[in-house]
Amino acid sequence: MSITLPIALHDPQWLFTLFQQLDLGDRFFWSRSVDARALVGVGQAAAIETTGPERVSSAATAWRELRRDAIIEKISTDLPAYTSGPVLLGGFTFDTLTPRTDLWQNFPDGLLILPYLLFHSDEDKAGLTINALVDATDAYEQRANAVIETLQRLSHALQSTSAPSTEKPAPTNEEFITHNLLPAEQWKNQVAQAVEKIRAGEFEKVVLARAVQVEQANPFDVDATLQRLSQSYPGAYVFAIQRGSRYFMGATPERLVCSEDGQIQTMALAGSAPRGTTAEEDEHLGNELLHSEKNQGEHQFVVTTIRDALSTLCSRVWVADAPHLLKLKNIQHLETPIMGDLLPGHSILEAIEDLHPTPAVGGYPRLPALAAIGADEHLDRGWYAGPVGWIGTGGNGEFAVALRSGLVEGRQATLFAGCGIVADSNPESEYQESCLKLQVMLRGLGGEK
Ligand SMILES: C=C(O[C@@H]1C=C(C(=O)O)C=C[C@H]1O)C(=O)O
Repeated sequence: MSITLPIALHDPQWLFTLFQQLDLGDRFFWSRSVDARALVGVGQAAAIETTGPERVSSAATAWRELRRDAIIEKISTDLPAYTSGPVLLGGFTFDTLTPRTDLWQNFPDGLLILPYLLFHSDEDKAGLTINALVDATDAYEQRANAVIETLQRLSHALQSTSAPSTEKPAPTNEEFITHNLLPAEQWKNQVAQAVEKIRAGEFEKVVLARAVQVEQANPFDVDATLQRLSQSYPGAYVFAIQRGSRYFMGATPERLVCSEDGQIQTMALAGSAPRGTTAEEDEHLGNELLHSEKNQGEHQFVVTTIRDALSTLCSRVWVADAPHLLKLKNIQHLETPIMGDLLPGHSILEAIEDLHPTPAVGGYPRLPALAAIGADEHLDRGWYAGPVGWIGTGGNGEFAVALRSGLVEGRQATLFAGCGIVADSNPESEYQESCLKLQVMLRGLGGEK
């Protein structure tokens, strides 16, 4: 049973903090400042957990079943269009080839949660959805009273606390102790070996990732981290998924797929260069990136693969003529927007199944590149570079690729970054590029003033 009520627009960060105080269970955060869309969930009315290579399609089947007998009420017509009604939030692992380690305990291959409460907003409307799994034996009056009590506590919390400052929290004065999970030289050797394999014709591109462990004296502040990320990366998807004492969180620039009324939007995002320190240097670096054969090459693998995947799902696919520059705070990328009209009966989960992993995070051709990642990377990627996002009714939803991200637990965090390796990649430059990508979470956590 799912009921959506209109609610005043509130800062999603604030709701995230209030939900912690209400003590209703694990929290979920999703927002992209530029399109003023946010989803903040807490607690669990139901969860779909899947395993193995069929983790996405099994989730799609389970979601169809869960929806079949649902009673869905919307107490107004003045509600956000795509996020009202039952919405599942969650994600999937990057792959199911690499053995999982303790690092990703409680993050199954596939997990979609129907939260107990979901605050959701677009530019000018907000809704609060209350979900509950109810069966014929339920003491419905008691259940209804529990919901009323929760809403009263939420309303009281909204009235009695003031909205947090919209200022970006200052960096912490904490000392970070950082440690490469694989020594830098070893990672660069791996890149050099991948280049050899590519030159020998084993595959054409592979994305190799690395991880850094960060520790400080006091627990990291997850709420302040989300606020820093949202303020520094307004175009990024800022997300957090809590599983007990752990949060998987980040600010990713990469949309995997957005589906609204049968229209899907995705992008090829691959090819990177640093930002310049002056406007001239920045323009120069951007122009170099746009005209770099190496970067255009690694970008084209992504465009071609996405176009081919969509051609079986869509009646029409539109690909921009050439990539443009996506300029982020400390890095710029090549981006090609891609859109399509989904064939009737297809949903966002089918699009994810076909698109993921794109060569932006896996490689090209897909299978030998994934085998090389499994054999050579020595890293449990878990949900890093996997799809994270939300799905609502009618096949609508949005998933991003979980990059610029990390797992945060108490005083420790494990941060991830990867780089596309092609025939003419240079191990030192790729290492430097991975450091730029790691900076997103390092600064988010309050480091690197
Ligand atoms: C793999 C990452 O980023 C991806 C790799 C890129 C590249 O190799 O140029 C650029 C953007 C992303 O598609 C990451 O941030 O960890």
